[in-house]
Amino acid sequence: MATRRRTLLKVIVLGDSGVGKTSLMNQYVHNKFSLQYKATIGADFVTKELQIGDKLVTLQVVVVVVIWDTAGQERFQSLGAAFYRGADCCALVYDLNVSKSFDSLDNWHEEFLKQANPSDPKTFPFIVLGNKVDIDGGRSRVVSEKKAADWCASNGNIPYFETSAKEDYNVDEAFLTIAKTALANEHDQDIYFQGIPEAVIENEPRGGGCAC
Ligand SMILES: Nc1nc2c(ncn2[C@@H]2O[C@H](COP(=O)(O)OP(=O)(O)OP(=O)(O)O)[C@@H](O)[C@H]2O)c(=O)[nH]1
Repeated sequence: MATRRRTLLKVIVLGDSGVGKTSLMNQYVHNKFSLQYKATIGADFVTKELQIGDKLVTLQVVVVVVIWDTAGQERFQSLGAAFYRGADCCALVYDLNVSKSFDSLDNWHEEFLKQANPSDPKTFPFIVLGNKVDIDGGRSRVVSEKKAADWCASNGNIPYFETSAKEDYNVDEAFLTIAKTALANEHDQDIYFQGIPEAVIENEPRGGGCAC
């Protein structure tokens, strides 16, 4: 049987726990949002098909959870490497009401490059999302747009979006930029879930995910 060739784009979503990674993914793919917090265990992923120009694209969005211990060492190091392999883009998410989540961007950026080991770390595409812009109508934000934009500029002119998964603000725009950025860095693939360890495909606790 012939395999239909499609472009599979793999996007890794990273950021501190609770910043809204899963909510952004669910809002984008399922148009759903819940205020209930359910911690991601290991990793979670969904796919969405979209047309970009003349290309049919399957965007695979993978939320990876990495736990840092007190010494700043990553505990799920080997898991991280397996998930990051073959990534076409990495989205770094922080909560613009939580200063620490912004400070962690350096760690996530560095950790991703170390684990994914892209052929050219200087040109590998990232995107930064400052989420939860809806809270208190923006009055409780502690990270200014300028501070975030400066970080993005000094790390290779990374595109920056302020988003609300709750109010579906800028979510489609951010993911479209992610897809286009990833497309510029694509690896054509015939196999849908290439790069995802088999255990993930077998254990799908919520909409495709991994109870690792
Ligand atoms: N007000 C508001 N709440 C949000 C937004 N995005 C997420 N939340 C809430 O923040 C909490 C954490 O959201 P998650 O999407 O689970 O965060 P996460 O980054 O995936 O968390 P981990 O799975 O622990 O890594 C949940 O209670 C969400 O309802 C947002 O844009 N605005």
